[in-house]
Amino acid sequence: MIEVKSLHKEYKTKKGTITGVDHVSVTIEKGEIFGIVGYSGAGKSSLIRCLNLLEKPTSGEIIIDGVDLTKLSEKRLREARQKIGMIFQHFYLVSSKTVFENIAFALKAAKLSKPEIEERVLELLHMVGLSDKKDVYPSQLSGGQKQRVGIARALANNPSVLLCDEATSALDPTTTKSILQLLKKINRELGLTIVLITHEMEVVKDICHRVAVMQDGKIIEEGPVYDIFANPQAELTKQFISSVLDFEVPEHLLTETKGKIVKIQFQGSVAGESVVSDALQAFKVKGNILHGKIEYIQSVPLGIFIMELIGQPDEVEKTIRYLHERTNELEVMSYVS
Ligand SMILES: Nc1ncnc2c1ncn2[C@@H]1O[C@H](COP(=O)(O)OP(=O)(O)OP(=O)(O)O)[C@@H](O)[C@H]1O
Repeated sequence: MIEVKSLHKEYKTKKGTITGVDHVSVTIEKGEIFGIVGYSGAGKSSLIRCLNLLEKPTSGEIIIDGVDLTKLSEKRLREARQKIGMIFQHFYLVSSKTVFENIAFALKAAKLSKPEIEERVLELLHMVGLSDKKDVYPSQLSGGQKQRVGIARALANNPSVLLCDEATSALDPTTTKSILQLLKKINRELGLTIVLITHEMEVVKDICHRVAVMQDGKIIEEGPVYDIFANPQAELTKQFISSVLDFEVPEHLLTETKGKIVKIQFQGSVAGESVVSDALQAFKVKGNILHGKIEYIQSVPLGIFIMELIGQPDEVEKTIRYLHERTNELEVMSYVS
């Protein structure tokens, strides 16, 4: 478990003091994938780099499995860092070393014998799907393959925590998906706690269990990913969600419609029920779907439909009441009489 208590990070510059992280407190459970999302300058990098003391916090505590890293001597901190792996947007592989040597290098400090190092590197290469690339140099690898080497290197010393600093931001969408799948597999098979920072809500949707939204150095909203998608509170969180769940209805549709427009949300198993067709059969109304989508957030459906209801006002009202009772959220968007 990672407990961050009132973490504060300031940078002293010629132009004055800049706050990177502003008294953030957050708890990350063992074995979960925790995402931190925010725009550029929100403080994500400062926060994640403080977690392994790559950046020294100005004040606050970083407690990993009961040990406050900020209180450790340099020697003890070096030992503790072995249990915290990290991967980066730009991979940082050593270009003059082969894939094998890049990973083996991380094991040197652990004082393993040569055969032990060989065995461990081959095991790691197998895990990340690069067994056939052991003797090639980083320049001969694609971005996705370089990140796989980065992951193997980060896992070399069997860490309990993996920090991912915009690990997929330099990759194309297909490669991003494959790296996220690999991180998911590692999390599942090794029980590793993963903390990742990203500016893409799509990444959060694909693999995170919980997410925190950062703005101006602070966490402004935090919760299970599904709940945040289904019921975002802060304006910024809504903006991030809309990048994945875009439900803008063209203005002319809203003004040209004849009936009442409702936006309905279905969560979980409700998304699979025939609520809309039941409603249309039960009442004398016609339903015209203007927009609709079911998004799967780690296999759990979240459905949103925007629908025009046309009929006598009392029948439309009854339909709305019925839909309200059987769905998770209903909002009347407009009424053109
Ligand atoms: N080494 C530094 N010296 C001075 N200011 C810094 C330093 N690192 C970060 N900052 C400042 O701290 C604030 C938070 O930056 P940080 O890089 O943590 O945000 P971020 O959310 O990771 O953004 P990005 O995605 O662009 O890296 C910004 O105002 C930034 O300018």
